[in-house]
Amino acid sequence: MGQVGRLLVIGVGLIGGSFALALKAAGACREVIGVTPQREAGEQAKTLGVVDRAYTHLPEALGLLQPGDLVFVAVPTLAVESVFAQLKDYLPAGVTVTDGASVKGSVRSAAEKVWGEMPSFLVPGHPIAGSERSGVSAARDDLYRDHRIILTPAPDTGADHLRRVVQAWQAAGAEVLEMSVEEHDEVLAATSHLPHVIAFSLVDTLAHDAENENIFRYAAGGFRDFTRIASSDPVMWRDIMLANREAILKAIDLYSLNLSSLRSAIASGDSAALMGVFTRAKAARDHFTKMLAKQAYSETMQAQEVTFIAQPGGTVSGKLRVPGDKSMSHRSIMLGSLAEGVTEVQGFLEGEDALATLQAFRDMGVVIEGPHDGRVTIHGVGLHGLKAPPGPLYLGNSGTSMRLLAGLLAGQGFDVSLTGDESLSKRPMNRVANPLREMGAIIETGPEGRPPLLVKSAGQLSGIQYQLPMASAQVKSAVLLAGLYAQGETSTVEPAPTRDHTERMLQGFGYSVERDGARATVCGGGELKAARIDVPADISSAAFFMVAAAISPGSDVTLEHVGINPTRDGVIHILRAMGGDIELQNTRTVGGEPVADIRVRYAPLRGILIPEAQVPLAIDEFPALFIAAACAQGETVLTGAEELRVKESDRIQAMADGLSVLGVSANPTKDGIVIAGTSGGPVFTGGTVDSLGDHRIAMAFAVASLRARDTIRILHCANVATSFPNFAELAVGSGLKLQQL
Ligand SMILES: O=C(O)C1=C[C@@H](OP(=O)(O)O)[C@@H](O)[C@H](O)C1
Ligand SMILES: C=C(OP(=O)(O)O)C(=O)O
Repeated sequence: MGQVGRLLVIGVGLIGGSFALALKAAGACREVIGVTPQREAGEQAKTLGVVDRAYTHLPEALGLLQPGDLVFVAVPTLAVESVFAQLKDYLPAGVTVTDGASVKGSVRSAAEKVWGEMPSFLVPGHPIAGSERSGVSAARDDLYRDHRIILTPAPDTGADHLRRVVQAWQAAGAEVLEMSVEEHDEVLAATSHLPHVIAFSLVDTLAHDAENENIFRYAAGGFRDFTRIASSDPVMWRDIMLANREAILKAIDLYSLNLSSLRSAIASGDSAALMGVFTRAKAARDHFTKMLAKQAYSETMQAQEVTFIAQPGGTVSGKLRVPGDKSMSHRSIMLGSLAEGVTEVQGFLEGEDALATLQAFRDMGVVIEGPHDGRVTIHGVGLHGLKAPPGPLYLGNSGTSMRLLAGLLAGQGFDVSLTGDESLSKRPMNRVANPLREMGAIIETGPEGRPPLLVKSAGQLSGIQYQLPMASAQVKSAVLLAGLYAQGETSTVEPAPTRDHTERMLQGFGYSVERDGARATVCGGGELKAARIDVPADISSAAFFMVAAAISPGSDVTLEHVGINPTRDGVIHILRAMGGDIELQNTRTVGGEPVADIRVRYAPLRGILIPEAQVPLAIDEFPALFIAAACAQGETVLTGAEELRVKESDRIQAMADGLSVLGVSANPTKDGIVIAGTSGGPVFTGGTVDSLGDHRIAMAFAVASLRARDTIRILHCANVATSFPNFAELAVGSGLKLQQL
């Protein structure tokens, strides 16, 4: 059934003609009538099949319309008023009118001038689509497909009229948005009108140059890409400039200011300022391109929905290098940004979480080059050099980013808000907000201490002695980072050892950290000096392949250059206690962190009671360890691990649910789990498990396939890119039968 009866298009060019073709192609209207002042243009539109009938005289065409029909005014912006004047006298009742003009303020003024108010049948609109080509011969039925249409209805716009216009655009394949006239005109001034001003002016400038022939002869792709829109219709663009004057002037003024500061940077040879503009622009443009493609920061996260299909069986073998340590990658960006001088990082994890931290510091004015193959160059701004970001800092899925930043930002002289994705928005933040408030920070949270966080400028912080109620490196780090800005000493005392990368890296940047058993102390008012950071491979990522080799007979895998910091090596101790065959080779110290190649060969496993002291040292490795437990003879019991319930998912419940689906008896307890293992043969049935968007749950169940009887499908795996973007590739390369859909 058609969305509209007849469609009357006034002005049969690219915009009007494409709308007509799209509705015809969708079978969404009964007939198209075109009105154009030149008879030949009307004839051409008929010949091209764009209209069924063509008129030169608007009142005559209007006389054919009935209630339920639609008029599309597609004339240059400044001609809209004269069209409205004719509609006033000849438009039959019940007919809907919309338009495609690029400026909405002038359409509203024209309507008010003609009718004295916005008539209820008028639904102003603007398709955000076009081409530098113009005229009916350029019209295409897919011009609007997957493009956005902005409608700016008035409070009195009739609901039926609005619905008719929305449905017509949807039939053309477009996505319909609504906004106010003012907002529309400002957004378009910045994103469309200003670029056209610049393109027209640049080409005009060059064309007047005496050497222009040569210039155009040698102008290659860049010039062509950048100036394509200077071939657009001059009349249309003249009209837009006149109709949206105020908003365009504002956009030109802001741009002129930035262009002249770029000029000064070039004139004075200010390389840092140039790198600042170029790296920020590149990051923004790349991010924007990915946003349009509905991707996030990293290339691997191509689709919103990723499903892993893991075929049963196989062994793993070979030498593998998993990506850089996530905890150290975050901290390298943070401390490098706050240091004096240029910090070079290698081995940086190019995963979503670490990239979110990187982007946050770019947003706060830090010039960061890369990452290129794990290399990042950070032009430190000093402890007091961060600038207020232009908007909220979006930290995606990353708890570490949000909690450490809360501490680091608590002592800045500006307000900043921290937001995250659906999972991060459910995670507890009072564990950092409370101690920081004790230091004098002003932090607002969402309901029940959840994100978003608003960290306000609070003046001078004071040092505290903080006894951590839970073993958390994120809480410890947040307090110590705030301590850099606090008066006097700030100490943390932890109930059990947790990862100490913050303490080690601060020392690596020349900042004194006193460590005495469970206590770590910093004194405010010092200085960080740029450093070289070599980030080893992440033991939390290596853990999936360690477990893979440990459970599949015949496996022999070596994980190269893995960080084995004693606050992170719980997975080695636990697997060994279960009977795992693990050899540390080539143990060495790199940049203050112990590193080794870890060789794991298959050996039968047995269930154990996991020592509670190991829990914080293996906190992220439990999803993988639960798979090992399911493949071990006897029962494995975990206690003292309630922290697992507040990670990217409730990891105890998520794993218990998935294990049960796969036929393993797994009983969750308040602070742990009891898993009944099976030795020998297939352990897991096939089935579909939900990773709940938690990267470590997804990877753990992929590893389980090595001992499965049937195919395992794992849902919602896109977040694997947060910590291990090339997991599937390495998994397949080493022997898993994994497919990503
Ligand atoms: O400080 C860090 O880099 C991290 C600390 C741990 O979190 P908690 O501090 O919440 O235990 C860990 O789970 C997380 O993946 C990274
Ligand atoms: C808990 C994790 O990370 P975060 O807290 O940074 O989201 C993790 O990587 O397992």
